[in-house]
Amino acid sequence: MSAIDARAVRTRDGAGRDSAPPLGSAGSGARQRLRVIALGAAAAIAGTVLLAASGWLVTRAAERPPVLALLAAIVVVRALGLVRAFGRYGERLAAHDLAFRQLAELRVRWYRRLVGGAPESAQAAPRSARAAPRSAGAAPQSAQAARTGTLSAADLLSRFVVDVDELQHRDVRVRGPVLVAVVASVAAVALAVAILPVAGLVLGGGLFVAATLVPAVAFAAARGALRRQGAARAALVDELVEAMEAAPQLALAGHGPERVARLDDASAALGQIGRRDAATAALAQGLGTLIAGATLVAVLAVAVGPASDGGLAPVWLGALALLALGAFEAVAALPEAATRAVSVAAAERRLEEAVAPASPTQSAPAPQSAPASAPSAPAPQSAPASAPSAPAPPQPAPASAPSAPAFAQPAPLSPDAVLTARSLRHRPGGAGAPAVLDGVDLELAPGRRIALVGASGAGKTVLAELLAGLVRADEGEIGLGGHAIDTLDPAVVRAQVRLAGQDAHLFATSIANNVRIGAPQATGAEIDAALRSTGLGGWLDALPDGAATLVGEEGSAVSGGQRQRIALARCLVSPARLLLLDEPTAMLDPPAARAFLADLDAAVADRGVLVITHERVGLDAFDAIWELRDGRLQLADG
Ligand SMILES: Nc1ncnc2c1ncn2[C@@H]1O[C@H](COP(=O)(O)OP(=O)(O)OP(=O)(O)O)[C@@H](O)[C@H]1O
Repeated sequence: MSAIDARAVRTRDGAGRDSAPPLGSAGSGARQRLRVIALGAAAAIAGTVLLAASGWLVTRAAERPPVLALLAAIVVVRALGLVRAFGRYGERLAAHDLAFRQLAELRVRWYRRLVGGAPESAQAAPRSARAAPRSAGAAPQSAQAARTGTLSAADLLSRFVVDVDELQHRDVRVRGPVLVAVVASVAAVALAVAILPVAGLVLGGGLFVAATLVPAVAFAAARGALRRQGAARAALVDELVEAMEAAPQLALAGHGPERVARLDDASAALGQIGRRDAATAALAQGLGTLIAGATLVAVLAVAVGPASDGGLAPVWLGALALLALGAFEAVAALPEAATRAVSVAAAERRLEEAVAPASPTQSAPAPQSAPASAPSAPAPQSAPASAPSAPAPPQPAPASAPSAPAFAQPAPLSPDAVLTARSLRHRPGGAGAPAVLDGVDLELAPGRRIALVGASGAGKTVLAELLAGLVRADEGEIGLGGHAIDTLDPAVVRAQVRLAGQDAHLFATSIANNVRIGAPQATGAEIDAALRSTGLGGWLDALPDGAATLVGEEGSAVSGGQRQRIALARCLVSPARLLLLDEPTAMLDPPAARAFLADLDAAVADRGVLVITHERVGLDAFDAIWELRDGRLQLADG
C-alpha cells in the first residue's frame, strides 16, 4: 500500500488516535462487496436451477419425446452451466480482489492505531513496546504502544499478523455467504413453489432449519474450540518465540533438549485439542447433510401424491428432487461462515485489547496545568533541582473538558521552543508500584547540552520517554514552547523533540536508508552530511559502497559505536531541535565514548541535547550534569 493509500484510510477519532471507517461503511469497497455477492448469488441460483432443469430434462428424455421437445431445456441447461461457471469464477476473482484490498487497509489501520498515528519516524519506542520482536517490523512507537506492555512479544506479533489477516474474512467468508445463501434459498423456494406449492413449503422449512440450526451448532462448537485452543496456541507461540530468540543461550546452557521437549508438549496439546474440535465441527457438517437428505425425501413424499393423481406432471418429480438437492449448496457454506464469525470477532477483540488503554495510571489524563501562554522563566541550569523556578500551579481540568485531548493547533512552534518538565511524578508500574520520578523539574532549550546520570534503575529512561511525549506522566506537566505536551498534536511534538532509545534499532537495509527514517524526504547529500557530522566519515569512505552499504539484519554488520552514530545521524537529519539520547555511549569504551561525545557536540550545533549516560566521561563541554536520585534531580559534579 502506498503512503497515499495509507493516508486515505486514516481518520482521527476523538481520542486523537487514528482509526478508519468501520468495515462495511467505506464507500470505495461497497461496490466490490456488492459485486462479490451478486456474482456469488448468480452462480448459486444458476447452479440450483441448472440441477432442476437437468432433472426435468432427464425425466422428460426418459419419456422419449421428439428431440425438438427437449431443445429448449438443453439450451437452458447449457446456458445455466455457463452462467454458473463464469459466475463462480467471477466471484472468486472479485472476492480475492476485495480481500487483498481490505487486508492492505486493515494492516495500515490497525498498525496506525497501535502506534497512535506515529508516522515513519525514528522515534524510540517506550520499553513496553520494545518487547515486540524485531521481526514485527519497526517497534510500535507511541504512548499507545505502551499500553501493550502486558502482552508478550509473541502475542503482540501474533495479534498484528494473524489477527489482522483474520479480519479480511469478515466480508468474503462471513457476510457474503450469508447474503448469497438467503438470495439463493429464496430463489429456490420460489421455483419450488411455482412447481408445487406444498413442495416449496417443505423445501423452505428444510432450508430454514439447515440455515439456522447447523450454523448455530457450528458457532457454539467454534466458540468452545476458540476458548480451548486460544490458551494452548498462545502457550505454543510463546515457547516458540522464546526458544528461537534465545536459542544460542539455551544451547550453551544445555537447555536445548528440555526446550525441545517443552515445545513438543505444547504442540501436542494444541494438536489434541484441535483434533477434538475438528471432530465436533465435522459433526455439524454431517448434521447439515442429514437435514438436506431428509428435506429431499420430504419434498418427494409430498410430491409423489400430486404426481400420481394428476395434480403434478410426473416429469416435474425429477426437477423437484434435484432442485431440493441443489438448494442446499449455498446453505452448506453457512456453518463455515459461523465458525469464521467466531474467529473474526475474537481477532477483533484481541486487536482492540492490544490498542485499548490498559492501566488506569497510563490512561487517566494527568492533571493538566493550563497551557502556559507565558511560560515561567526557564530555570537556570545551575539552580538546584530542589529549588526550581515556580511551576505553574496544577489546575484541575474544566468539568466540561473531554477525556480525550483536543489537540491545540498552535502556529508552528518556534524553533527556540523549550521543553520543560514541572513537578513530574510517575509510577511506571502503575498505582501501588514505587514512584520512579517523585518531583522532577527540568528544562531543555536549543543550544543547551545537558547530561543526565544516575544509577541503573534510577528512572532516566522513564524520564526520557515522558519528555518525548511517548508516555503520559501520572502527575506534573511537560510543556513544549509554552504548550502542555498532551495538548499538542504528536506530529508537532515529534517535529521538535526526537528520542533515540538505548537500543537504537537498525533495519536490514542500507546505512543511508536507516538514516532516512529520521526524515523521509532527506536528500542523499543531507544524509551524507548527517553521517559525517557524527564522525563516521572515515568509515564511510573506506566502505566500497559508502552509505549504500547494507547493515545486515538488526545491524549485525556494524559495531556498537557505528550503530549509535547511525542512530544519532537519524536524529540529526530530522528537523527536531531537541534531541534526547538514551545511553548513546553504553556500548563504547571510555576513549570511544569521549570521541563520540566530542563529535556529538559539534554535530548537534545549535540544537539542544539531553544525553543519558552511566559514565561521566566526556561531559566537560556540557552545560549541566543532572543526577537522578531517589526520584529527583540534583546537580552533579562534572
Ligand atoms: N513499564 C514499566 N513497568 C514497570 N516498571 C517499570 C516500567 N518501566 C520502567 N520501570 C521501572 O522503573 C525503574 C526505572 O527504569 P529506567 O529504565 O528508567 O531506569 P534507568 O535509570 O534508565 O536504568 P538504566 O540506566 O539501567 O537503563 C526501574 O526500576 C524499572 O523497573
